[in-house]
Amino acid sequence: MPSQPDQIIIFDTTLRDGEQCPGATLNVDEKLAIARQLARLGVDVIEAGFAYASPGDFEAVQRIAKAVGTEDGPIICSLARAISADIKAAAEALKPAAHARIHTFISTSDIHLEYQLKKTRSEVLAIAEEMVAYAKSFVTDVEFSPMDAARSDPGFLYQVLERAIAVGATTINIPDTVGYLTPSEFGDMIRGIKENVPNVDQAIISVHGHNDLGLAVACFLEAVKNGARQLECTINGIGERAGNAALEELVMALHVRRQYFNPFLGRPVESDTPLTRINTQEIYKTSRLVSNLTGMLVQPNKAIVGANAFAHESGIHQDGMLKNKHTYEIMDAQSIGLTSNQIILGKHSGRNAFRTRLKELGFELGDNELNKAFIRFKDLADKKKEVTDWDLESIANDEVQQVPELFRLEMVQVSCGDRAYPTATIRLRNPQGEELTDAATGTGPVDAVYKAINRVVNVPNQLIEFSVQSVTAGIDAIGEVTIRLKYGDRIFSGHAGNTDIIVASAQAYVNALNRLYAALQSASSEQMAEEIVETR
Ligand SMILES: CC(=O)SCCNC(=O)CCNC(=O)[C@H](O)C(C)(C)COP(=O)(O)OP(=O)(O)OC[C@H]1O[C@@H](n2cnc3c(N)ncnc32)[C@H](O)[C@@H]1OP(=O)(O)O
Ligand SMILES: CC(C)C(=O)C(=O)O
Repeated sequence: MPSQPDQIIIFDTTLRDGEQCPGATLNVDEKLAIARQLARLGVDVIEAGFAYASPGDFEAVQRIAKAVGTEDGPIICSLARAISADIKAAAEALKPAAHARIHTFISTSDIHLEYQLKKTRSEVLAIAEEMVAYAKSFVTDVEFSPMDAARSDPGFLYQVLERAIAVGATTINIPDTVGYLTPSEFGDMIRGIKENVPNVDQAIISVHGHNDLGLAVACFLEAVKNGARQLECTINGIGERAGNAALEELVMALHVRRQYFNPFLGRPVESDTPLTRINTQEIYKTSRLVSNLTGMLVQPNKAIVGANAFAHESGIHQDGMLKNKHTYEIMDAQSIGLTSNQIILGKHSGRNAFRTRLKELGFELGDNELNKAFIRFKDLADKKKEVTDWDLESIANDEVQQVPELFRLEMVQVSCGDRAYPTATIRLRNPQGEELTDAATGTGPVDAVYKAINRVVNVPNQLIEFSVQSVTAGIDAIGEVTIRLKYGDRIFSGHAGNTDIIVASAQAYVNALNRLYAALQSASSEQMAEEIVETR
């Protein structure tokens, strides 16, 4: 727990509310693995589950309490309805924890009272009081939540909170259970509680919220400005329905904008002391672990942990980034545990990013070569979603090596089907300008084409990779073929795109052979020279 009253307590509920998201069920070992990582991340409280809900959840809370709830570890918490059996189960499961918290809750909104609980306000008030006191008989650290607080009558809410604190609640958690409030309304609610609950200073104000309108994080930041000191959140924002406030977003907002938040926590504006105890460099690792174990994928454009969060695709941004990364980044990728930001080369990229990536790949092109390569790159980027390093190497190789078009594919024709031998006829022009025509059969049309080409370009090689990828959608999609040939310990790639994948395959092969042939021609060693095979 933060030793300073001006720090924010991070209460992680990935293993409780997070696990409530459809399909995210975790087994006990998986929960334990996540809990250990949450401890490394530095969360103050881990809500390990709902002990009464199932034997599996009871065991998970118990094992986490034992393994992670050590003297210098986080507080381990279990949820419990305002029902004695729930509270007893929570207390039992939490026994091994050095620091245990029971989190009990009951609804306070009229709609929940009337339809769900079928109880009057005075009955709920009495239950809340009785059950908080009961929880307090097991542990000193008791959290109380008035469920659906955001839609509750404020006067009744204040009354329930006052009673809960009076009988021992050390944290009062204010949930917007259905994610209904706007940020300023949430802030007003917290201020109202501070101003109208007489004994409020005896407890920490916590907030819990959902993303039904995508506002959970924004609401929490307003709550902090108005006195909330504990934030309940989940990794990757997973949770019931649209999920909870995302831990990584809250923590990084408080970290990056700490000067903005300092005065609300009673600190000097310029203070650089972190607002949370989170080790931000563990954020990315934790996100990956939770995503892998729950099977809940992280959308690429998700703030902080999405694949694109530190990736830059457009030329103007890339140019700025390369000159000074703060032109387009408000935080370092390293601060969340990534090794670096990413420059993605695509059709929006400019020369600076292109030149820089080529340099990283070991190519130093002169201005003229770079311009020619850049035109080819743009042409390719128009057809391809992402230009890979292999594509760049092949473009740069062409420019660096000035590969002449030694063999030129002039025609390819195939006949195939389930009643025919795949047969290919090809016509090439060799470096001397002679026309070479041949035909071959193969196991399939591409094999037949390659065998026919081999008959006229007699360069020994081993085909080590052949891949076809569609660049655009639909039946008329451009098929891109990438192949790699091995000769000795050297690799030569060829790449071509065409709406006819047989033609693309033939062209890619000829491109790779041209590179190989050129390399052989320029080889100085006698052995290699001997291997230059005559063309027919
Ligand atoms: C907003 C939240 O995230 S709250 C937490 C939600 N999480 C979960 O519900 C996951 C775990 N839940 C479960 O495993 C089950 O619902 C259990 C074991 C807790 C209860 O199962 P059941 O006894 O079969 O009850 P069921 O789920 O059908 O209905 C809930 C009952 O709890 C009552 N209840 C709901 N919340 C509370 C509360 N905070 N305090 C007291 N009673 C409550 C409901 O009124 C209902 O009572 P009823 O059966 O008398 O009408
Ligand atoms: C139990 C409470 C805090 C809850 O999960 C909610 O209201 O969303």
